Amino acid sequence: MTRKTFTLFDPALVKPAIADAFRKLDPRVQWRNPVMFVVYVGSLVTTALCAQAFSGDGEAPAGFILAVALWLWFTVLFANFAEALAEGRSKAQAASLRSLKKQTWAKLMEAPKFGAKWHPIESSQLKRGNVVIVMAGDVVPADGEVIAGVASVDESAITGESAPVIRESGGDFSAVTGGTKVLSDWVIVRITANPGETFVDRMIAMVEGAKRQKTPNEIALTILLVALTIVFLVVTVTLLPYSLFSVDATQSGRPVSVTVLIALLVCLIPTTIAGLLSAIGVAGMSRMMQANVIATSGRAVEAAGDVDVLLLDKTGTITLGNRHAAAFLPAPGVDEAELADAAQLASLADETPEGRSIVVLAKQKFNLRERDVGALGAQFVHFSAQTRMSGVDLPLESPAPRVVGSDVLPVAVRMVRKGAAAAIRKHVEGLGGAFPAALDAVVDDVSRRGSTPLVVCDGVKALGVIELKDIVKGGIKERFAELRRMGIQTVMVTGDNRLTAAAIAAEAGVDDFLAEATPEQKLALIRQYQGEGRLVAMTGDGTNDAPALAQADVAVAMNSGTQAAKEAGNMVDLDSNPTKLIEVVETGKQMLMTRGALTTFSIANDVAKYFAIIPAAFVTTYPQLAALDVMHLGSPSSAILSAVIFNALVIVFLIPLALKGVPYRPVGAALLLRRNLLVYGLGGLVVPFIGIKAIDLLLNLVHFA
Ligand SMILES: Nc1ncnc2c1ncn2[C@@H]1O[C@H](COP(=O)(O)OP(=O)(O)OP(=O)(O)O)[C@@H](O)[C@H]1O
Ligand SMILES: [K+]
Ligand SMILES: [Mg+2]
Repeated sequence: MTRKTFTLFDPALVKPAIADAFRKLDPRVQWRNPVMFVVYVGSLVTTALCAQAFSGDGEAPAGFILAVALWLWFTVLFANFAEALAEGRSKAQAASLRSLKKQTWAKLMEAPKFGAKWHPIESSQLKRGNVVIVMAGDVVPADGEVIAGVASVDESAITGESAPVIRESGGDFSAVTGGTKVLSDWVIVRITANPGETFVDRMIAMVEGAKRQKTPNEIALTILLVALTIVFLVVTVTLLPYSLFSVDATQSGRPVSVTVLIALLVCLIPTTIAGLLSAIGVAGMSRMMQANVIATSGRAVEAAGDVDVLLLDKTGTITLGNRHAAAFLPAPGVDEAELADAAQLASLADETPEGRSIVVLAKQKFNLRERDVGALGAQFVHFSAQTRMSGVDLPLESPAPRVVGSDVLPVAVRMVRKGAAAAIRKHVEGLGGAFPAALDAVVDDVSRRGSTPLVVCDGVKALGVIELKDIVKGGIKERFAELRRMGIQTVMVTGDNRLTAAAIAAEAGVDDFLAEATPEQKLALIRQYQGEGRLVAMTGDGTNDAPALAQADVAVAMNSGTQAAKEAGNMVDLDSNPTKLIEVVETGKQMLMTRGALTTFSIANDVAKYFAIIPAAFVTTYPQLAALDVMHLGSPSSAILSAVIFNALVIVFLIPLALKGVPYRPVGAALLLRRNLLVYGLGGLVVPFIGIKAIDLLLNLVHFA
């Protein structure tokens, strides 16, 4: 995506954010943030008191009340501004997505096959289930699944990656996204999303986050902040009658004013974190997007920060995934050409990349031409993750009896199959045949190389092995090591056999693996980890990964993967890079840490302010308190005003931190926590003393100038 990058306070973002900050003064908006709502009400009350003072009947000097009222309004506006700025950043990102939603013409087909007639239709009229043909130069009109053909597609509009990708029917590379462009050849696409419900629509809705839901952690934190606010509210409210009473009783001093009490309350309640909380969440999702990951919920981003197990599928995630036939390895006594012939037969109708590559290899090596499978009267048996086989049933030219033990059964068809060794063994033995021991050695050899062996059988006879080669993605080992340093365990789950899985696991450097896993077992493994109280992340691309993706706490679907996988996930990685999870986790952790750090800072700050302003605020009532006035502020009113100003400005100063996040390094949770407590806790205690003193000096300087 040609994404514009913005500096933190880019004028293009700041100007609309200022306008938004005023728009957010709407009480219905303010009400959503209870702590800031208290400040909002305080602003209204002091404004009324100020008006009263100017009409000559004030509880305190009008200028003082005016200053307090103004700075309370600023406090509210600054918090609004922080949120608006974060939202503006993601709106800008959404705008670049919107450019993908150009209206185009689609070629709607009358029948889902090549050669059928088509007529033009506006892309916005396409419905789920429609079938379109997309030719070289055409823009894919909507999200869909390729049902026939192969084409190179320019997906740079969504991924920012300029190299074209191959999209083809069958395997895990069959999903196409509306707005991308077919560069060569053609594909027939079944539309999988109604207008307004496409991937890009979902991304835009998510990124714009108009109805951004609070995450469970945010709700928990808000409850804590509200509780603190209520405590301080009670404390300050009871101070008023108390102060009145003591003035009455001692006949000395002056009762504290409502303005001062409101100022005190606002300084004591955790306005800093309350004002920045939403900005921190929005910024987290924005940073995900900068890493080219679209999160479909704030909750997923949050969970990413706490993940401790990562499950990855092998093919297409750890390996490049264009698994292709590299060799025919016949069983002893079988001719290689015979094996190739059967392998080709079993693959003619196999639409997966593996199946197609077998047909290609048979042609290259033995010049085996594709046969007219229709004329053969063949019945296709498609690959499934459960059977782990595919092939054809052919009518027998000269029906021969089938021998099972001592029974002789009639056989109506010739079954040609290819598939995982264990599956073919079961199949052959089920038919009464025997799996040659010599073939086991070949299977193991191939597996140890990290290749996938597909055994081919014709009836009861196992003919040999097709070696499917795949390549482990570059640099993946280092990235897994990094995940380990972050305290995350990596587990590879694959439908492939144990030996292949072990070889690839060793090459990729994962901590553990599960082989011969069915989709149900992948799901069960996630549930088991979750049962142990662990937070599980999963990356996958295949339809058979979808159930597991739906169950995982953080589910990153590869953008190159199938529609089913993308719908089941709660994040989509536009770059289809499994090690992206490192960034995803870092971003999540960074967001959690930022929230923690600012909460610590905010509460420490409030404690410090308590000691800074209580003596000043009540010195009129209790002159003895002057002894506690360690800060020697200019006057009681300048002390209170300084505290209010500091309280407002601190929000502005912390906006960069809230948006950029505190820096994250993979050093272990305990150390990080300790460091953050020290920096933000101690900092939070000290900074107000310096800040308030400085503002007070400045105020008095201006005042007496
Ligand atoms: N087209 C095919 N025809 C026959 N058998 C196949 C075909 N594709 C795969 N197999 C066999 O089925 C097994 C499981 O399939 P597959 O590798 O796609 O599983 P998976 O669970 O998606 O694992 P992965 O993590 O590797 O993607 C393969 O190891 C292979 O032995
Ligand atoms: K405060
Ligand atoms: Mg797979």
